[in-house]
Amino acid sequence: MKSPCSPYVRRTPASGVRSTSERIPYSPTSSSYSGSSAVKKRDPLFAVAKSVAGVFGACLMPPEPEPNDSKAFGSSEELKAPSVVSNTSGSSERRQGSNRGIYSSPFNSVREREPGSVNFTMEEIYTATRNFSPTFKIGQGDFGTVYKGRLQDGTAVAIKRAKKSVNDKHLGEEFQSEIRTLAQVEHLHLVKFYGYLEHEDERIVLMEYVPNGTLREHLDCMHGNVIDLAVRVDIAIDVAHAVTYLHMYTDHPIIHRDIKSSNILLTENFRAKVADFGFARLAADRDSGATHVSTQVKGTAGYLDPEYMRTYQLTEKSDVYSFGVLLVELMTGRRPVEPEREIKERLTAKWAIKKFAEGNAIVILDPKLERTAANNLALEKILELALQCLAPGRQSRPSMRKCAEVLWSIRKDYKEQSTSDFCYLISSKSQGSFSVITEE
Ligand SMILES: Nc1ncnc2c1ncn2[C@@H]1O[C@H](COP(=O)(O)OP(=O)(O)OP(=O)(O)O)[C@@H](O)[C@H]1O
Repeated sequence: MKSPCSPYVRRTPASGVRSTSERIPYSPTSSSYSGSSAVKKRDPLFAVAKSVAGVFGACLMPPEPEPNDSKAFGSSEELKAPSVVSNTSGSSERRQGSNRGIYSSPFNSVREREPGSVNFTMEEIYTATRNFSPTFKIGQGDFGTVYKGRLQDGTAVAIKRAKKSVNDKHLGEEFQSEIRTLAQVEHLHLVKFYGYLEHEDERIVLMEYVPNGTLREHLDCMHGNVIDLAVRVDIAIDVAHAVTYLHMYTDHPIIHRDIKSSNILLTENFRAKVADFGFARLAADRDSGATHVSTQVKGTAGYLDPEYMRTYQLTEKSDVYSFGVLLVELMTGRRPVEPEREIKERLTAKWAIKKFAEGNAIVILDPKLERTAANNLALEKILELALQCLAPGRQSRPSMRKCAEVLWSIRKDYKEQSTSDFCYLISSKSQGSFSVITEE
């Protein structure tokens, strides 16, 4: 059920939302500015330390029962598995193995380990989820059910238990493919993959737990607060960086194929983490001269690149198109398709772009957002970018890296404009023109 949106989630340290200083400028040459991971990965010492640390396992502990937890947490999921661990043994051997329970390592925390390197057993999963108790369930997707658990070191994890039908050949292949993809990626704004386990007919994926719901839930005010425009721009930048990383900085470019607001999980500080690699696949091998991959159409209605739908040709630009839809969603607060609206407003992107072209962009701004000069200006610029992303032909769309750069500059201008708006308000107030200052 929706709760009324009232207080704004602002990008101010006082409100607990990330501060400007927390953000790291985008540098196209740093493969993901994911600070820690990409940079550290190049450090041989760090690499050795990480691989040593990677063999240390960790036991799973059930979290304190958190009634009402289930719905309080985000939606969407992610997986990935570097080493697809197939554990068919009973697990007691692994539990007591010498590589377990070594908590003095500086890399002891699962968060410090190589993606996918956490070894775990089915018994530990049963313990962590109290035999998959509904109390620990946090979500349900096409592939299975997601539970919250806790490692012995205290790290909260999301545990995805594949449906038994995933053992069917087709679904099983998709599941495996997702895990293989996830095994290759590591970025601050991608949900981190911890490990994978097959045991008899169970398939379990262990991943970073992201505690603050999905972007879609926040746009719907299901968590009570309105996320203000500055935070929305930051979220867009986070997503753009994550997807740029997938397109440009992995060993082989990866196309996510399902960029959408319900696959963007949010941290407590409203940082975005892109999740759900169920449809991800490798992009064409440019070195061999290929320009696209031909594949069946997958994705979510409303976000799907029309050219890909028509030609079955998939490229990175299909993600750019979906990102354009996401930008419109961020500005309007609406879903990409709203069937209950009058016909001309049903396709949100089409409606928004029409209004923008008519010079009337302001009417599409999420009514929950303030109509300040800074917001209006940012809206115009973001719609301009969205329009480019939504170009019918992929050649005309910008790269995801370009989107990130443009958003970064929009964010900078927004900050400056907000400051001058604020100064104007203060000075007007001192002259008695305004009675309300909205800063919390
Ligand atoms: N890493 C995570 N941290 C916190 N919650 C998660 C995590 N992964 C998934 N969830 C929750 O579980 C729900 C189901 O996730 P899942 O990815 O399985 O399904 P989906 O994305 O909704 O659907 P589908 O995979 O079928 O497209 C999510 O909507 C989210 O609420």
